[in-house]
Amino acid sequence: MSLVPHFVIEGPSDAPPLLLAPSLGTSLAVWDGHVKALARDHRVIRWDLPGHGGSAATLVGERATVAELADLVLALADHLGLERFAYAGISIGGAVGAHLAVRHPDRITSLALVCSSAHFGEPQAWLERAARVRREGTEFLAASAPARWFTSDFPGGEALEKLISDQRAADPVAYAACCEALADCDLRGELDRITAPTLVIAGREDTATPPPHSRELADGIAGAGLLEIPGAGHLAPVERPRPVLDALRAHFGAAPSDDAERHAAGTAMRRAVLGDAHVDRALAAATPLTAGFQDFITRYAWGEIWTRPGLDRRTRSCVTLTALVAGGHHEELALHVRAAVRNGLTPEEIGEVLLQTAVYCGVPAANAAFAIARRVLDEATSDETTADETTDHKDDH
Ligand SMILES: O=C(O)CC1=CCC(=O)O1
Repeated sequence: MSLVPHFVIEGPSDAPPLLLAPSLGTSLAVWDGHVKALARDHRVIRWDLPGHGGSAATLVGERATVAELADLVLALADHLGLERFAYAGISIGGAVGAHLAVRHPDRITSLALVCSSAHFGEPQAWLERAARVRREGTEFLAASAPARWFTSDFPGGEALEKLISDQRAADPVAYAACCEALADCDLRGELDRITAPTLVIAGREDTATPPPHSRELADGIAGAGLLEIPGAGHLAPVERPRPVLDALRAHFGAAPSDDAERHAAGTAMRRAVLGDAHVDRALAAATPLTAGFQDFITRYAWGEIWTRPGLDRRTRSCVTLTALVAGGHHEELALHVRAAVRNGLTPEEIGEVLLQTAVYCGVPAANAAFAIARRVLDEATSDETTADETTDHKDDH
């Protein structure tokens, strides 16, 4: 009997791996609308929850935990020889990713939590659903599925029929075990252990994991970006595929194919790394003299280089800090110390990078860099938002 979940692989075999996880009651087909575009730059591995899609129900026992589901993902990664991988998951699939990023930070290069939560509300509702599914099977869930998954504007049709048929086909015992995993899930006290660059995506009209759940994730994970998608319910990737895809491609690194795509991807990456306040300020301050330069750095630095999948954002921050110390670019260094924090580097790790620059860039250069980093990190500790707003920036990038 297979000990790994059912999976499907798409994309070049030498591209960086990206695992995509579904939500409760859905199969890996929930990512059908995204996989082709994501597989242009990634080796995309979609997997099914136990008893869902093509996965055996026996992968879990009568009760499951998010930790056990995470172990299945690690078993799959080991089976495929993946030491490290990027991960995006919807709802329970996201919680599994958050658990992995907390407990196995060395395995996760980058994380996206889509319509997910650190704590899926009062356990009672999940335990009641589990008990009813065990008694009656999954059929009764069909009636409530549209309202649980989508806004009232979602046209339904074939996409909804396929989702409901996957839910109907789910093994009741495994479905119930996943409900119990949701009942027990509480990662709220551990989010600060996540170091992987993280993007949180919320459906503004999601009733299953409403936007405050996403805000809690984003507030708890250092440097996490948060995107709230209007006109989307719980299955935002199905209801509003385009903005979800653009955000995932920008977050995980994708090579845009033309200037317009490069600009869009660059803007999203620049906002994720430097923060909305900084980017809004830089764009508002653009003049006819500087507008061309703003466009250039957005497309080139952010749209072509920072978006490349070959290095994660933490590593790119280490390289950038070092280069700025070497060049003595102190205003940009302050900006990129803040960016490094957004990208998941701890103050201790930033200190390690600067210590290393003392060897290769010289002690005086590192001395100045430590003074700048200390000021920026102190400001961030006392009031992150105020520090971001009040620090003097030029037309930097
Ligand atoms: O089925 C639902 O109610 C929606 C949902 C909650 C957790 C999950 O994975 O899906």
